[in-house]
Amino acid sequence: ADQEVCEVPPSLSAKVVGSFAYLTVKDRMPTILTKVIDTLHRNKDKFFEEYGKEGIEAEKQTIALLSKLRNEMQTDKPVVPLTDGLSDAETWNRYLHGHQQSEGDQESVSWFKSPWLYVECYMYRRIQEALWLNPPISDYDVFNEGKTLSFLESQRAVMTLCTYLEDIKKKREQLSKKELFEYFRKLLQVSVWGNKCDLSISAGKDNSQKTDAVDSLCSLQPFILVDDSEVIWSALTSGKSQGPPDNSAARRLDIVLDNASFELITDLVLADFLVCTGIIHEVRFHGKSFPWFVSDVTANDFHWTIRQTMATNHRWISKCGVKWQSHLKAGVWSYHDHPFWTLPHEFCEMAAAAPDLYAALQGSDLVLFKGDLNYRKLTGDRYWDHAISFGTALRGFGPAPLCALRTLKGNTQVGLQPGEGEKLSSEEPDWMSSSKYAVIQFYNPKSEQ
Ligand SMILES: O=P(O)(O)OC[C@H]1O[C@](O)(CO)[C@@H](O)[C@@H]1O
Ligand SMILES: [Mn+2]
Repeated sequence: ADQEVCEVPPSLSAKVVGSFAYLTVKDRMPTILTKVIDTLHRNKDKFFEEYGKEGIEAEKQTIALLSKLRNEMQTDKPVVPLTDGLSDAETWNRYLHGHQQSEGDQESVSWFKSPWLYVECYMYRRIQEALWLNPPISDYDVFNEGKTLSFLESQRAVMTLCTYLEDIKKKREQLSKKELFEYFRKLLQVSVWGNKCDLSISAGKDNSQKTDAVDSLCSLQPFILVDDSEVIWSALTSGKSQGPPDNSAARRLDIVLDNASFELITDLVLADFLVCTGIIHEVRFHGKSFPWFVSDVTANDFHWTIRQTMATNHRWISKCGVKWQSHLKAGVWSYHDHPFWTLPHEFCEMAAAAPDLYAALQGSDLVLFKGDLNYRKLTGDRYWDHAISFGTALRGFGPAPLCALRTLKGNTQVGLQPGEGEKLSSEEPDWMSSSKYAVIQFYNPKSEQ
């Protein structure tokens, strides 16, 4: 069908009192800032040990900047340009200026009136500004404690998942294509449900994986609103499989990561399954270049997690970790953190704002986008009708066949059956923000949707 011609709906914002965006800006974001300030307070001695009184002074200044930021947010002061002169500051400030123009009545960009997507991303960039303006604690990850704790509390789930992967690996030569698909389907679901473990939605409260991720799949199945697993599988296994697998048949998967700890493990397990069964030959992982949305993966988290699994004294976890480290060493796996992922842009702006990244993704056979924030950026975080197609909401973004794996934590959801969204709203008003529902949603720019 040709792309439905439609108006681009307005962006979600905290303007709508009582909306999830409003409650996020009014309650959750200040809470996250308060927790960051507390974390800095609690680590005062560490800063002193490490840096002497310079460290104490830096900690004090950082707290002052974050308290000022919290006050600006809670009293809806104008959003102000960044002053840390970092490479992306200019892009951020140009984007801010653009918003000031497009807000029409020249009202300054404000926390409660401007697009939620922008102000929430902006808050995390301002947290970094506070750190970067205060060496020697500039590279301190204020979210590290939460991510580490969440990982350590998920160890039982990590154990069962790595054991499950080992079982598959042992019998992979005997598996039929159909059996392979069944395992793929399961690990795709484990990866999407791993997205529940996110510290931003819980405003930092423990949100680690307590249950066995594989056993709970059947009970969670009904809550997957869109499941494109089959078409994803055929996109991965069709076409190039004819004839001897020469390197032109080499298939590349890109995973745009979301949260660290258990969710990252589910992504590494999925990637390892696809590589060890010969379906995929190269995996590129995309993380964040600085701490983001509380639990998102940074380079430090990525490499720490692999080292941690190698060192775990559980035979299958450590075996997985050793394998993953060897994939990295061999270049079969690689980690990337382009600055674009920590800018406020909707993904339909990527080709213009980050042409190098867009071109890199065009070389992929499948790009998996994990989590809710990525889904909000894919669809522009707008009040779309739930029944418009995913392709329409992407508004031209399509470097390669892509799939969104997200649990719903924000009021944007497209690609549902007519009436389905309204039915859910009448039964469960918070269906889009409870992270109880999920989608495995595919789009292929090369084929008519
Ligand atoms: O880690 P995820 O799945 O991107 O979730 C982050 C989500 O949590 C929230 O911060 C909840 O407010 C959303 O704004 C955001 O989309
Ligand atoms: Mn996240």
